[in-house]
Amino acid sequence: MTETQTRTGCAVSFTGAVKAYGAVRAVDGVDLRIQRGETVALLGRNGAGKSTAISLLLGLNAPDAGTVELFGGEPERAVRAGLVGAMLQEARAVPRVTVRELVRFVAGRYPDPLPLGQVLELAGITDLAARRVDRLSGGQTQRVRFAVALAGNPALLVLDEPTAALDVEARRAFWESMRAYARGGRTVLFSTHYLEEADAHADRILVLDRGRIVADGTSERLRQAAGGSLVAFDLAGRGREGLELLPGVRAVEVRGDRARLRTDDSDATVVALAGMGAIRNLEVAPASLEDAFLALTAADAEAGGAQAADAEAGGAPNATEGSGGTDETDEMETV
Ligand SMILES: Nc1ncnc2c1ncn2[C@@H]1O[C@H](COP(=O)(O)OP(=O)(O)OP(=O)(O)O)[C@@H](O)[C@H]1O
Repeated sequence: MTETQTRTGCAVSFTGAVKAYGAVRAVDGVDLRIQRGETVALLGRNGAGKSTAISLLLGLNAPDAGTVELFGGEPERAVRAGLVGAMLQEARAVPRVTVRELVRFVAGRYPDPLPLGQVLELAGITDLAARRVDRLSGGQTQRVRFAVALAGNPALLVLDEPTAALDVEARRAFWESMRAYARGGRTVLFSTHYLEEADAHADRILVLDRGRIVADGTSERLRQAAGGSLVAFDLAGRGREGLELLPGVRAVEVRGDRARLRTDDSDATVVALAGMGAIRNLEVAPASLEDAFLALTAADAEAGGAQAADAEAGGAPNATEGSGGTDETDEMETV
């Protein structure tokens, strides 16, 4: 435990953490601090390194380089002390035991567990308590895994894609419970592919791409990093030439006859478009978190996506240092 971490009360701390599988650097030099009480979403495309980062955090894997600490010490120590509850992607069905037996067993291994009834209620599985855990549907199994993560009343809850397989109602109930749990001052880290979940339920969003954190901030900050607004209009036969040079414009995308401009100053962009008479079916909308995500995690590795993302994220507080070099307009054109 370092003095700094003791003082700052970090729940999670990665310092230059690296984990490689052969040639793949699944986690590639991650520096990260999560303070106690934060609810943090981890976003990234398939294979970005989210599960690997979570496995390092839980001490299931050791980093090849750098350090990973929980509550200022080794992850294993925090896990043994009952400070951590986790819901991982791979479900290991325990044959023959009931939901109640499983949750009670897990709770019994923690020093200060939640009452069984409360856990079952929070996870929405009170009516499944007598059912065998190896005979549940995918969504029911997912809720049991949430109950298992909660049972010990952990200070840190780690949830890897917690709402995968949940229907709309179960998903809403899950987030209500998660938020109620987080309100008690607990730290929550969850990974998700649902951007709206990160937007709605996290204080802070981390975007991971090719093992690196390419953005770190609130969803507003990520949106700003991607360009504040989108201005769309019909080209009505005119070319796209010169649109990149309009005031505020950071990127141009043309699909068919419709142009979409990502702009930092939509007023100035619209005034300039009006001066050109290019206002047919004009729409102005704030950039969505999805726009930001796509910009931050360029789909085409050949386009130098991580570097482009870094460069772009450089405008956002807490975004990682970029190595730059890729023209963002080019990147948008490939979308
Ligand atoms: N046990 C392993 N052996 C070899 N390569 C692995 C292993 N686990 C992960 N990888 C590779 O490491 C990279 C990161 O994988 P990881 O599962 O951490 O990504 P992820 O962001 O969780 O993806 P997803 O959203 O698809 O779950 C991928 O390229 C993956 O193929």
